[in-house]
Amino acid sequence: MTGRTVPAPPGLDGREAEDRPGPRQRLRPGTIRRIVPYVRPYRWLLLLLMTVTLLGAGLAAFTPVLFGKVIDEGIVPRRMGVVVGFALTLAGLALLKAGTDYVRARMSAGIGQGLIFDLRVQAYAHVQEQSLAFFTRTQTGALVSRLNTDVVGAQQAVTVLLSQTAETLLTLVLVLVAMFYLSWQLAVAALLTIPFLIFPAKIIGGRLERLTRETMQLNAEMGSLMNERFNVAGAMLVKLYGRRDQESTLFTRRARRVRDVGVRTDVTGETLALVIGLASTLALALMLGVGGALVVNGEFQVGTLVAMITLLTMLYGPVNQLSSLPVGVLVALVSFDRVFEVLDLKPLVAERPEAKRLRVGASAGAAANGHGAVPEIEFHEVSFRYPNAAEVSLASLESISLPVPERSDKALILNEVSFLAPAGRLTALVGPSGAGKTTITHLVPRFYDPVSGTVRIGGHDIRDLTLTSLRDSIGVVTQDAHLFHDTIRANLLYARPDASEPELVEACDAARIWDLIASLPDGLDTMVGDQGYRMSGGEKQRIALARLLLKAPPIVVLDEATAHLDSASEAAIQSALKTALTDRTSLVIAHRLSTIRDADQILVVDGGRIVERGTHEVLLEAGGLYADLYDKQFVRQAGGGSGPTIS
Ligand SMILES: Nc1ncnc2c1ncn2[C@@H]1O[C@H](COP(=O)(O)OP(=O)(O)OP(=O)(O)O)[C@@H](O)[C@H]1O
Repeated sequence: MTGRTVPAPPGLDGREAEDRPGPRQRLRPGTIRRIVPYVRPYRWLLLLLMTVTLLGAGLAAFTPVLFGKVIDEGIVPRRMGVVVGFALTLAGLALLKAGTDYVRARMSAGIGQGLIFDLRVQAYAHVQEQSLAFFTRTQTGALVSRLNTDVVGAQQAVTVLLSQTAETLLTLVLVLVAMFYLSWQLAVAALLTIPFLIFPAKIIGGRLERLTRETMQLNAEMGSLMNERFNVAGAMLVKLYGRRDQESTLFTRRARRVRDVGVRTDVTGETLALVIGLASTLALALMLGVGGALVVNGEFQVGTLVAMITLLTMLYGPVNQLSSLPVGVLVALVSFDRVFEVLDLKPLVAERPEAKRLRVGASAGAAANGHGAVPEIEFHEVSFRYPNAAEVSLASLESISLPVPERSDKALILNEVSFLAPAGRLTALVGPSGAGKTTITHLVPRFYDPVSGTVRIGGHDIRDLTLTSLRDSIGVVTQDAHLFHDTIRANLLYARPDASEPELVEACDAARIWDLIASLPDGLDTMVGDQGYRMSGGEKQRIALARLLLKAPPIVVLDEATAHLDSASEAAIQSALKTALTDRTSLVIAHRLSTIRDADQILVVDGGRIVERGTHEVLLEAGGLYADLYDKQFVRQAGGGSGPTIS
């Protein structure tokens, strides 16, 4: 974490600080050094690029000298042969210059795009390694913008820094050499005008850099808003609460900021160009006056003056570029820095270097085949609190800045939780809302690590296991099972890409969803819609169960749906669950009476502690919190039959 200040964007209440300060982030030290490894793979291409650039710059500086010569030695003395000879040479040089420019463009594009590709792929892989906490805190739009806009900006650092600087410097030197060769007096006069170009560029350029950074942040905020509102869940919420006008106002406000900063950037850029244009025209007038007088006095040939003036115009281009180069490079380096910020984020849940593979069987029967047994899950005095912003993400990716820093001494969500979920058995978690049931299940696949205590699977501390082997052995089905915007088939194959058609059908059948899929016109090739919105909640959960069955993990973590289902769907889910949980060590946040009755062990969670444990009958008898919850929820709903909840 860098602890930088990020301007506060509006919250849902629509409040927005209109006069917030522009971001004044500075480049972190070491950024340039860190770029080197990214450029290294392109060093030969870069060398070629430099060579071609050198040739192009040489040709460009030589051409005006030829102009002067054709006038003084061909046109003025009226020697036709010399004129034709020079004209042909000029044409040849022009062709050569076009050729070098083309090669240069290709090289530069190849290097630039290659760099964008490398950075994006690395950043994407790195983001995937982040813990769940990172994703719960980060605004997707802001993150996507880092991988889109900033990566492109970063690429410019390399092309601008290397290609343009080399060309500019070289042209500058060669033009000066040519000028001194033709007339050292005029060359010195030209040099004296240069500071008039540099100072305005320096002052205005600094402002341009700040504006560019602000533009990036504002664009990311505008993008985040669209990202949140343009998905089904967001769009539904906007419609249900009739907030279209407010949404439009919010968007207008953000778009207006992008516009305003855009106007300021454009005006600043134009002012810079204008000042430089003015200075160079004034210098040209000076040169024309002094040079013209020398020609009139016969001290100077007219061709030499033409060559000098052409060279002068060529001098100001590079000088201008060179003076604004630090700004351009700085702007681009800022992008690199912003990408590095993401790459520097340490995943909160990381694999130890000496981590071992977890070897477990797919089911209880697997032990007999020598594949290892279905493992037990053990929580030993596990305490946990959710990490705060500073521990998991970048403030600039959260977008909403907090009025006061988050306290790090937040109360524990889980407090010394200890239990054993026996191998191949069903352990049910029940308790009031917010008790910590979901949190317990999140610690099993290491979405988070406990603050203290140990979670063990098959006797191994899960922090000693490789993340892949751990997660391979756990199947998780949440209440709102997520499906990717693709076909049912693609969603199922996500669990096991090599599954055959009969295996897919078998899994769907076992999850009691095959009849429905078979009745769809496109069958398994039906698109599920954004986040699976074309399927009902129960259907989505059954597809998720089919996906889990294809994965065939020895451990299942399940959050039962709380929604009331009709008796046919309820029966289907019930039977699908039975198949999914058989012979597996399962931890189920149970909402259904039938699941709770089937459970080998019920853990009653309250206020982050396990307050009661036992079977349904034993707990009812004890007359504690469980009996209380049961009375309130189940007895009341007993007449309704299926789907009562106990949370
Ligand atoms: N990502 C998070 N960051 C911070 N606090 C969280 C986070 N997720 C949950 N909490 C808090 O942790 C506590 C326990 O939440 P948890 O989701 O585990 O409860 P639960 O028992 O599963 O509740 P429910 O039955 O309503 O789903 C709650 O007070 C909740 O506000």
